[in-house]
Amino acid sequence: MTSALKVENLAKTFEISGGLFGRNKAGVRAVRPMSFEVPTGETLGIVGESGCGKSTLARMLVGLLEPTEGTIEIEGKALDNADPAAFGRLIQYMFQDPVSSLNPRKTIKQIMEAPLKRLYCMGKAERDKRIDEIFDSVNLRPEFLERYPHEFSGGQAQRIGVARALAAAPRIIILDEPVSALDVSVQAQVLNLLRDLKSEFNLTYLFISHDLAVVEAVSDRIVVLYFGSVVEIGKAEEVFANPRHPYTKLLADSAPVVGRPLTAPEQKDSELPDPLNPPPGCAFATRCPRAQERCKKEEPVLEPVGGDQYAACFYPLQD
Ligand SMILES: Nc1ncnc2c1ncn2[C@@H]1O[C@H](COP(=O)(O)OP(=O)(O)OP(=O)(O)O)[C@@H](O)[C@H]1O
Repeated sequence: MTSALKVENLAKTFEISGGLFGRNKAGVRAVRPMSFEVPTGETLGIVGESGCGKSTLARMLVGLLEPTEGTIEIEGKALDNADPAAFGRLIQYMFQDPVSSLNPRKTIKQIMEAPLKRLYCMGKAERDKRIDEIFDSVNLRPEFLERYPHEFSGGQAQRIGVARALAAAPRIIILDEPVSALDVSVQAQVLNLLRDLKSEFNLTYLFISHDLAVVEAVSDRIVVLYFGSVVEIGKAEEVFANPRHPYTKLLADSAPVVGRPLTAPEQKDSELPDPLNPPPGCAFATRCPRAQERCKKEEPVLEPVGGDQYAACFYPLQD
């Protein structure tokens, strides 16, 4: 069966110029070559500290950033940054802050119509029908269409964000912190809606969040990123309960409480390495309690560590 999403050796380096006349060229390797597949209907959680490359990965997947290397395929179709509409028809991005992600000067109807005009060149009658159907699916009242974004609560605005993403009839939606700006009481409603829509429209989700408890609850599998690389991937019920990479364990130990933000506990060398001057070997070695000499010289790659779990570590934790 064709995967919903397949990335191979996908990487992004930002060139930075410094010095007199920009002569000193350096690069930030925001995403190092990574490969993974997401089967249709899966929710893949993506976690990692600030700066680990989550946004850069997401922006490449929706065609907003051109990869430095590697390929992106959706349902077997290779995507090319020269054709941005092809990305838009297949994969949509839902932003964290529902109100500020909607253009304040446009009515909800204008906001909903934009992707239908741009991506499908739909005529008015067809657009109206499509918008009515989507509004019904996300339980929004038709009279909301004539209003402006600031007239809505966070939960309603996020439903509108979901509706806008769905209007394009994508196969995949990237949900970037979709509930973290919402009150806890509204979070569950939005998560339940997303779950129902996934089965109604046979969607595939990539779910980015700092909240490990939410990611664990909604994902089928979880990818853990560190310093631009995948350091662990596995089933949601295994990754935090039975972490194999010491970094995953650090995350799991530091965020056991629902809604607690993801920050590793204070310890010696608790900073991420300098992206302009990355260390040789494993990027986590300076923070890792299990690091040996080999870790400071060689870069580990993802290896199977039992079941469906993979970790990029020479000395993975055992069961
Ligand atoms: N346009 C850019 N130019 C140079 N460096 C960049 C650029 N965008 C991101 N970076 C760097 O790339 C790395 C990854 O950044 P990215 O924003 O993808 O991380 P993130 O995990 O999404 O962080 P956050 O959770 O804070 O959004 C960081 O070191 C960041 O400083």
